[in-house]
Amino acid sequence: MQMNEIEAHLGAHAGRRTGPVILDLKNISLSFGGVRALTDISFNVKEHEIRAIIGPNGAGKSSMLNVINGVYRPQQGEIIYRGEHRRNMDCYAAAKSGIARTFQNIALFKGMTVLDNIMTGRNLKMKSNFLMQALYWGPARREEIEHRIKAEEIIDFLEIQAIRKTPVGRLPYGLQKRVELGRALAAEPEILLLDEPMAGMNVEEKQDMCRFILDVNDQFGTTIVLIEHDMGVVMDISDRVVVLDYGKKIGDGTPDEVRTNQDVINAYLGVEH
Ligand SMILES: Nc1ncnc2c1ncn2[C@@H]1O[C@H](COP(=O)(O)OP(=O)(O)OP(=O)(O)O)[C@@H](O)[C@H]1O
Repeated sequence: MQMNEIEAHLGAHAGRRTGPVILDLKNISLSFGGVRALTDISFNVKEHEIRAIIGPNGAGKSSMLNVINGVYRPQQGEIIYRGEHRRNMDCYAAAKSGIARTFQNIALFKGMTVLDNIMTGRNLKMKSNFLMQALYWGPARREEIEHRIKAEEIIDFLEIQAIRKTPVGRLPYGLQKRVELGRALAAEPEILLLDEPMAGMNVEEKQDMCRFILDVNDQFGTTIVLIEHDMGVVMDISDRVVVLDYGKKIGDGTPDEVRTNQDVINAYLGVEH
């Protein structure tokens, strides 16, 4: 993909509006024994927004995503999702309520094909029971066909038709990351959490991934929360950015506001606290 194509996507993207707050995190604190991973963090995410979480290594970014999708339970704070206070949220409940995620290290079934990996993202949507599925009988058969159609739509959207039958383990890293995005999209999430979607990619792969993230946001209306270390990417595609450092929030605003925030500049330059 050429740079002017990315710019065209960004231009189209800049025209759209974000909605009301869909996810509100208030005064979140999380510790592991004596390690304070997050201290009194508050920020919100608006519907249809691309919201980035940035910060130096160990700042608490992944912990924050894990709090949002119910992997970690914060000792303090409140999470309000679609106007409802969430208590005792676990991963399954978060996924059921429309929160999907990808991981820092690819978590796919390497021996399975691209299509089958994407189908695993449909699991929560499947209604027929195990016996019906095993017998491939009646409603289970119809359901399976519907899910396959959806998976094929995602494959077309991500332009990976040519590798749909290839075992994931044989694919280059950049394509595996794209398949992982496909599996998360298969759940038709309302909020998509992306943990370093461009880590380890070359320039061209990053440009493709940027385009897909913008297209997911534009075409499906999906709200996106992403952790990313590539500042160029973050500043280009995000509506707002929250900055963490040593588990504390040190900045929050538009890319331009964050770029000129002295605390953020200090954190990135390694200035002593
Ligand atoms: N499961 C855990 N058990 C103990 N400590 C943890 C755990 N998860 C995270 N931490 C600690 O919490 C702090 C924040 O870690 P976290 O992985 O959230 O940071 P990060 O900003 O995502 O870092 P990176 O950019 O390196 O991935 C670190 O000090 C880390 O060692």
